[in-house]
Amino acid sequence: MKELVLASHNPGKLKELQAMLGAQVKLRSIAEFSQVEPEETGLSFIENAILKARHAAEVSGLPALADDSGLAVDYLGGAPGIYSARFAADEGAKGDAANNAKLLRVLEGVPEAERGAQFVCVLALMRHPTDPLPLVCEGLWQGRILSQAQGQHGFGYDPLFWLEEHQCSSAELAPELKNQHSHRALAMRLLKQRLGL
Ligand SMILES: O=P(O)(O)OP(=O)(O)OP(=O)(O)OC[C@H]1O[C@@H](n2cnc3c(O)ncnc32)[C@H](O)[C@@H]1O
Ligand SMILES: [Mg+2]
Repeated sequence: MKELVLASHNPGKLKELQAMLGAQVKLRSIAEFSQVEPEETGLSFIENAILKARHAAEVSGLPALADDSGLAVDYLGGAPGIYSARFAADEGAKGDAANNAKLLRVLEGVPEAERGAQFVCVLALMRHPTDPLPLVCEGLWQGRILSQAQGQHGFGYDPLFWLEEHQCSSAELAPELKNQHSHRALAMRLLKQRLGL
């Protein structure tokens, strides 16, 4: 499997996943094949990852990799979770800035000790659209939600995700280090093992 289509319209994911895979597997963007984003109607990261991978395999004719990920905040009972990309949608806003602003607002005044959170990543690989046994691997990354944004690297909620072990936010962490330690890195490590890469 030298070429995979990545079932994602998020350029941050493409960059990170390609760096983790190295030169042996080339990730092609789904944008080459379709601009249609399948609705993420699943009730779990796993269901949404499979749904995106299946759609990408269908439209591209290639084996497809999907990444469904998000942020689970303890104080919010695991929200926004699978709805992380749509967190501010109820306020008519979308995008990273709006999502981050909402997160800061709903956690305003919550003490440090209660601001624990996990990044979650599920990778699903489907060899063809009707693959009855998708390869599914997951990764978690433990952190805490800051009271203000810090750092310029990464994407999404990275500027608000404090890493105790690195003493910086995940947007301040060098990209090479994020790609070794993140939720996505852990899921990819498992997937590479399963593929014998
Ligand atoms: O569905 P695709 O097209 O892949 O792109 P997306 O950005 O919509 O991706 P998801 O549906 O998986 O939603 C993931 C959400 O979690 C955020 N997220 C995931 N991984 C992250 C990371 O490594 N750092 C910061 N935020 C992350 C991301 O910004 C989104 O808001
Ligand atoms: Mg999405």
